[in-house]
Amino acid sequence: MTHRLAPNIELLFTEHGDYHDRVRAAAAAGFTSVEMWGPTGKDAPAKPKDLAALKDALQETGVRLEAQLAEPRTQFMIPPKDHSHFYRGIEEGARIAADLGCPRIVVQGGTGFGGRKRQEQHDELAGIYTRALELVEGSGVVLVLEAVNTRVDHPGTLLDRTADALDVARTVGSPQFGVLLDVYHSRVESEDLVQVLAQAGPLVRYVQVADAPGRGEPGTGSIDWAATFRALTAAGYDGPVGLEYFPTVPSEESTRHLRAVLADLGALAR
Ligand SMILES: O=C(O)C(=O)CO
Repeated sequence: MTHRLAPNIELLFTEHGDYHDRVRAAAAAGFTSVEMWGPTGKDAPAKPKDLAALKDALQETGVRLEAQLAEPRTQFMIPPKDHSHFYRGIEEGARIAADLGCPRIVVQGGTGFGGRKRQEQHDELAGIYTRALELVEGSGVVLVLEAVNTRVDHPGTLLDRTADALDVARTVGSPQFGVLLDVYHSRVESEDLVQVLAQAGPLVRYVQVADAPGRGEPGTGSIDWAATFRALTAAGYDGPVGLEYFPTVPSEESTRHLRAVLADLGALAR
């Protein structure tokens, strides 16, 4: 089983000013995939993008955009209980994704609907995503739900464990809806990756990596990357892997450790 690594162009290749130049730099460094945050940059920390120039760079290099973030990314708060802003954003995001050839939009759970049982909050989220799927039907886009850690990066977030995202995804129960397993967030929440993957099965439709602690490139923290990729392989995951970390060295150099680990495992796709 092999994996394409997809540098996140918000965080890597930022030595090049524009997003389209970052795509070209990623291609020149041997990558065939990239990922990004919000396409229009309405929602910080993503920045506005020249989407036509980005599309040209993707087409010219043959690099595939693997994932983009929903805008707004964290929206489910009470009050108000009006999610129309999210629905409009997801429709616009799906149009852009289809145009750029991007197969996945990452959604998150926000801070939930305080004061209610956790399961009820999960079910409410599942209803919102089910509606979102109706709105993007026919676009070919898959929505992937990402749990993000509440201990360090996203205090107050509702879905802080991959297991929570899996619960919501099972309730949605659509082939157009899956889970993004972010190995960094999962580690910060002390999840057992092997156990998570055993429960997840084919619901994992995308993976992102950063080391922990620190959220730097693989090799800067305490995660055992060979064991991580052996676990992903054992679970049958053969999709792309987003490099969503804050590099501590120049971009290309920051990818060397993980590329070497995958090459050793025979798991590095070109
Ligand atoms: O918001 C975050 O921290 C993310 O991991 C986005 O993918």
